[in-house]
Amino acid sequence: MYNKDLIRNISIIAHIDHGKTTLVDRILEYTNTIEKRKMKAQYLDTMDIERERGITIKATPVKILYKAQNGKEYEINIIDTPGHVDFSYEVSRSLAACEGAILLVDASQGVEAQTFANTYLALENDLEIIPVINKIDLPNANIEETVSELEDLIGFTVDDCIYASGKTGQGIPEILETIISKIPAPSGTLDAPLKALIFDAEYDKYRGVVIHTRVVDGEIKVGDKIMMFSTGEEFEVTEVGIFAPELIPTGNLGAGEVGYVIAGIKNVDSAKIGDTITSASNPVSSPLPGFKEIKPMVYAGLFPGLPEYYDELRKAIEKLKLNDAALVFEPENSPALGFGFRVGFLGLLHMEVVRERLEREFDIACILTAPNVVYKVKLKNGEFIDITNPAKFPDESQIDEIQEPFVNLNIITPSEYMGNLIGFITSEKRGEFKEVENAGKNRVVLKFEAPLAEIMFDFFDKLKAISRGYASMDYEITGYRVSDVLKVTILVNRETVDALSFIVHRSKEYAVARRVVEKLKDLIPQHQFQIPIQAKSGGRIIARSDIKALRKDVLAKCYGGDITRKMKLLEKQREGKKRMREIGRVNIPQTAFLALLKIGEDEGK
Ligand SMILES: Nc1nc2c(ncn2[C@@H]2O[C@H](COP(=O)(O)OP(=O)(O)OP(=O)(O)O)[C@@H](O)[C@H]2O)c(=O)[nH]1
Repeated sequence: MYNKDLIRNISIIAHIDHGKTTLVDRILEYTNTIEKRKMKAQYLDTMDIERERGITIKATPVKILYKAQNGKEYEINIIDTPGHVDFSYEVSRSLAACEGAILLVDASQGVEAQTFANTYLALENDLEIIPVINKIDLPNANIEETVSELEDLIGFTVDDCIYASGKTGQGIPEILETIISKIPAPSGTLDAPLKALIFDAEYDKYRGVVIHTRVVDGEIKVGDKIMMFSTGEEFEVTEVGIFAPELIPTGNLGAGEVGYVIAGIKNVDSAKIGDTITSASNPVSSPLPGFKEIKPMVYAGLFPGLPEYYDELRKAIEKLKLNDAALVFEPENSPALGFGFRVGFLGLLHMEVVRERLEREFDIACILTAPNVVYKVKLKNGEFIDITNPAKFPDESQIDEIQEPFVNLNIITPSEYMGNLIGFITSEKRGEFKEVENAGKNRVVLKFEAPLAEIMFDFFDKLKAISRGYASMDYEITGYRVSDVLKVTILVNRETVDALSFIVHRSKEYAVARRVVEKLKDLIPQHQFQIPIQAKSGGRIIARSDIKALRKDVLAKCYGGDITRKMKLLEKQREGKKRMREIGRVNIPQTAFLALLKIGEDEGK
């Protein structure tokens, strides 16, 4: 029976790997939401890639029924959130669907950057927060220090915290009771016109788009005509239900409830995350706050391994797009690589996931070029253009001013690494140090402003290397600033390879160009002839390396006539070719197109 007072909507927020998924698993078990025999580890991580890498990208909500000590049965909706900075808008919309959050902190790691960032997102959304110190079963758990960090940074005290282990199940009953007592029931009224938040949407082959929603006011029923506030598009509801966690139809959802809606929607673009669903016949006058159009932050070129696979790649990426509104693409024609796409991503993890899905789910070998941020260029004729592709960078003579995106960057680290980290970020990464805050006895939060391009490439690994793995980072994009960047072109065997060109700050022009040509020398195999690799900027060659000629061919190794061995070698070569592109007689492997991303890989190790 619908009773708003018996509903609790919560999120679990945590830094990556602090045990969110495991804890939810224990809660599902404890409340018998999922029969034990069906329980596989990490029930809520549904994508294969997520299970393998142990990271949650796309969250699945779940409704549990919990009989509390006061004898009443409560409906608790748990909305899991992605734990990566690429998806912080999705996290904020999931939080907006809740009244409370469990803040999970691994007692062996302490407070880390996403703990901090997500707590602030929760506070911005006015959520009641329950701090839970997790993994207390671990021998190296440092409960006292973790609490003192929470105290310094967020203001919680020892008495606020629950001590738990997702491994042993310790603390689960207390967490559930605290959810009931501390987190308020949803407000909102059943009689008001429909106002529901879209906090996620997925595409189902058979049913079309399945919207994940939180009803704020009113009610949504099968047969209702609904309208999307941002676009005015109208749809008729064909199914409404809850997450158990599989979809169970219920016919309606009332104010305060969390569930799904199916309405013959063909495209996730029509169900934008953060948008408000209202009634087509009796719409609300203003939407729920916080809606933003998702904008890709990085772009890269995507090309088929062989030109004849273009159509296959197009179909695959169109299919991926059905389930991923954040993915944008348009056809691109590169003189070097032929027909492909310019693809926009939320960040590098998002890019990696798309590439892996293309390869695994669609079995397509593709070539991805080095990603770049979006630059804004003001031309001398007064026009502003967005540059998403270095190949389209205007000639310097036409440029009045260039702007690049900046971020506020927070790093949490043991204090002993503070000096080296500040040195690295201010001298090598064009960052500006703003302030430092204490976090517990041994740690600090360092705050910087820095260009997004600098922290996206060759940053995370260095940060980890400098801090022996202990520092963690988080950032938010704050806007654009004028910047002195320029384009560097790469020539392989004296031919311009547009897909290898990149944009760089003038202060780093020579250093980066030198490292890229050196890296390309390592990544491009030797050929029968010598191959010069040159970097060019402002009409001059600024760096050069040479790949020496090779005289042997692959079959030379097979003296004797073992034909199967020969066949195998040839086959291997053919396989390898899929991920190579022949440009001006030179075979360039996929890895070379990502040389810019890899230039830091050999250092700092
Ligand atoms: N000893 C111990 N290990 C735990 C506990 N909870 C989780 N782990 C382990 O910690 C690792 C990360 O746990 P997950 O539940 O995947 O963490 P998560 O926060 O969901 O990670 P993301 O999905 O990447 O954000 C796994 O190897 C778990 O087995 C715990 O209470 N005690």
